[in-house]
Order: sequence, then structure tokens, then C-alpha cells
Amino acid sequence: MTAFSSEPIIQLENTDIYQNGNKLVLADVNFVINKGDFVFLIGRTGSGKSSLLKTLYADLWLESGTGTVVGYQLQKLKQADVPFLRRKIGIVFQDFQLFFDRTVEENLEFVLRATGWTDKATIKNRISEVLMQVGLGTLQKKMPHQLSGGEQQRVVIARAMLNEPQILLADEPTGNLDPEVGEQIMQVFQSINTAGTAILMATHNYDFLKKYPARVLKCEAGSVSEV
Ligand SMILES: Nc1ncnc2c1ncn2[C@@H]1O[C@H](COP(=O)(O)OP(=O)(O)OP(=O)(O)O)[C@@H](O)[C@H]1O
Repeated sequence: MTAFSSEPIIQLENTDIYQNGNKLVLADVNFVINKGDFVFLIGRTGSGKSSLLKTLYADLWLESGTGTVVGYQLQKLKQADVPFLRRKIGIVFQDFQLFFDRTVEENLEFVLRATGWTDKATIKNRISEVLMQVGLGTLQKKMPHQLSGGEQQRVVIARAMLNEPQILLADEPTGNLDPEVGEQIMQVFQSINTAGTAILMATHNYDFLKKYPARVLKCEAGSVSEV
């Protein structure tokens, strides 16, 4: 193992997480996620899972303590840094929907162009690669409404992988899917993780915890602990 492989991708120390700048949701949060880790984030509704994830991608500002995410120090972060931080993490969230008036390919191309890609052939290749990675090799020309819920979620995962993130943050990525389809999505995350990308996944699905043993962080009573 090289020294680099144990380099933290996420490190929170004595971090307090607030909503609206004044509602303390989680106090004194401390954990590290290293390259290639798979970590489940569990806890009841309202326990702070989404608030924690939002802090990591700078949708909520870090107000106290220190946090490092893909090399950025959250306590020193400026608004102008946010897009660059987000380029290095992949986000799979309910509120990051696909554009329904664009094909799968156009949805993915939009993100690549917005993040500085210009060469048509390189863009085409990268889109093919990420769609293969999520098991959707042939759906480039489809509109999102022509896809099943599970297929749409795969496109969202493919989109999150476009810029080769060091970590994927996923908030209930199987929440709206049938159990069988949710299981397939879980397997997509597993294969992405095996290929080297760390995953932090909030879930209510305790079957996954049994079936896919991994680290578990639990939000409970205003704090986060490793289970
Ligand atoms: N925009 C907001 N403004 C104020 N308070 C909020 C806001 N969003 C969430 N909260 C509050 O922060 C706390 C944590 O909510 P959060 O959404 O992080 O929990 P969660 O564990 O992700 O829940 P769920 O499993 O339902 O998604 C709750 O008390 C919630 O009411």
C-alpha cells in the first residue's frame, strides 16, 4: 500500500453542523474517510444525514470546527471555490435531477462542457465510458422519461462520475425504487467502489448493511458515531 492510499479524502474535526446558521443539528462531529472506503450513513428521519452531506459539498457552510474535503479546507472556503470542490466529488441527490427536455447524452454533455471539456471526441468517449460503468451502454439517445426509475438513477450516477471524483456522496439513492431495482443500484455503487472511488451513502435500507458489510456512521441525538 502506498502512503497516498491512506490519505484522507474527508476529515472532520470538532465540527458543528447548523441549519439556517443557528439551528444546531450535529455537534462535535469527528470522522475520516480514506481513499476507496465504502461508508454507510444511517439515522432516523431528521437526525441530520442530509445536513452532514450538504456540509461536505458546501451547500451548508462550516461554521465551527475544521473540515477537509478532497483537499479543500471547508472553514476557509470561498464561494468561488465551491464549483471546483464539487468537481472533485460526485453528488447523487434527489434534488439534482436530470433535464427532462434533453437526451441522456445531452444531460451528460452539459455537465462536461460546464466543467471545461471542449473536444467533441473526448466528450463522446467519456460519456460512453461512464454509461458502460453503470451498465447503460445503449441508452445515449433516449429521453429521461423513456427510462425506468432505476435507469434514470443510473444516469444520475453516471453523471456524478464524469469528472472522475475521488468520492461519491449519495443521499438515499435507492429510496424511491423497488427493492429489486434498489439492489441493482447498490451493485453499481459496489462496482464503482471496487474500481477505487470512495462512497458515502445515506440509506434507510438496513438490508444493505447486512448484505454489503462496510463502515457505518450513525447520526443520533445530535451526534455522529461509528457503529
Ligand atoms: N432548510 C432547513 N432549515 C431549517 N432546518 C432544517 C432545514 N433542513 C433540515 N432542517 C432540520 O435539520 C434537522 C436535520 O435534518 P436532515 O434533513 O439533515 O435530516 P435527515 O437525517 O437527512 O432526514 P431524512 O432521513 O428525512 O432525509 C431536522 O431537525 C430538520 O428539521
